[in-house]
This record gives sequence, structure tokens and C-alpha cells, in this order.
Amino acid sequence: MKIQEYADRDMLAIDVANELAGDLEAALLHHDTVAFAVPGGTTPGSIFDSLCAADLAWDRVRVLPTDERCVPADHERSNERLIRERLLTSRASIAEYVPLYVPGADPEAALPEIESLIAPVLPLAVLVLGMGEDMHTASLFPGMEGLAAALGGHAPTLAVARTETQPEPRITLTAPVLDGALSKHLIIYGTGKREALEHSLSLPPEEAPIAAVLSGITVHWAE
Ligand SMILES: O=C1O[C@H](COP(=O)(O)O)[C@@H](O)[C@H](O)[C@H]1O
Repeated sequence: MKIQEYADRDMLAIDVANELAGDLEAALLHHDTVAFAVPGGTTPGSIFDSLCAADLAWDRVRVLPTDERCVPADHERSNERLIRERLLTSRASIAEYVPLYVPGADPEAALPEIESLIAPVLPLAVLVLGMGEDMHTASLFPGMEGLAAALGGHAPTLAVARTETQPEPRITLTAPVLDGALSKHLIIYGTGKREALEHSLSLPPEEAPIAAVLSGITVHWAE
């Protein structure tokens, strides 16, 4: 794990967007299409605002969320909504979006259909992760039912996350899928998340799921 510190969040957003564009460009040199997984939540919007203008073969990039809340795609809590509004715009508007949530069915029943959408685009070439102060990443939450299976080396591609702390169920990529990305970046803002990340290093992944995906990752941090 390598930590890059930035003077402020604006600098981080610009530099990380440039680094991601470089990673995608390098991956596109070797593959017809590349899978690019990105988080939702409050952290990545300003990075998306810069990255969307990168001069890349976006028509060969498959963008998917690291995790999704089971809400309609136009809902304010939808990660798809954020990604479509802030990343899949400008030059990046021609990238293909691969969803992790399909409306209607209950999440467990929908997993086979979603897996059939995701499987053809894997493995991940470039991964961006966020993290909560509770040390969850994607929607791998400490203490959630099924966490040990979702962290294990033989985990299926997807897991359903149901926690008391979240208002709706979620669907998440599992740890081996995330950890297997060729290029991995974690974006965290603020002292609380920095301390939580450092604390996670001394905990088992069941208590700190972020710890399961840190091998070879670059952490980008600004206050
Ligand atoms: O709920 C989520 O949480 C994490 C962290 O979110 P943030 O708002 O603290 O940046 C995020 O990475 C994940 O994709 C999202 O669904």
C-alpha cells in the first residue's frame, strides 16, 4: 500500500483523474475493452468531473459501480445516478455502463441476472474505491451477514449487503473481484478516514473489510 497526500481536495481530484486516465490508456493498449469500477457516495464526484473530459477511447471502456444501493436509477442515493451525471458525460458519455442493480426483483433473486451482465466485462482493469469511517468499502460492511463468504478467496462475483445502518439493501462486488484489479486506487478525505484506514491494518477483515483489498493499492488522501 502506498499513500499519496495532497494539499487539498481539488488538487487530489485533478491529479487522481490524470492518473486514472493514464491507467485506462495503458490498459486499452493491451485489451479491446477494459472494465473500470468506481465507487458512489460523496467522495468521487469531483474526480469524475475532471476524468470525464479525458481524451480516451471511452467507447472501449465498460464502467461499473463497485456497489449499488437497491433504489431506482434516478434516486438521489443511486450510485448509478451519480456515475451517469458526473462521469458518463463529456467525452466519457460514449462509455458503456454496466449496472449492479436491476429494478423489480428482490436483490437475491436478481443476482444471477446481474452476474450475467458483469461476468463478460471482468476482470477489472482499473478500480477506484471509497471507504467509510466504519471501514466498509464498496458495500462490504463490518458485521454484515455473509461478510466472511464475500471476503473469501472463493467468493462469488456478487453479494447482497443488508445492514441495520443502511436504509436499503445493496449489491456489491466481492473482495476477490475488487482485489484482483490490475490497478487499484482508494480515495479518502479527512482525518477520521485516515485514522480508520490505519486502524484497519491491525484488525481482521471481518471487522475492517477495507483491509481485504489493500494489497498493491494506492491511497490518495487529502484533509
Ligand atoms: O455507501 C457507500 O460508501 C462508500 C463510501 O462513501 P462516502 O460517501 O464516504 O465516500 C462508497 O465508496 C460506496 O461506493 C458507497 O456505496
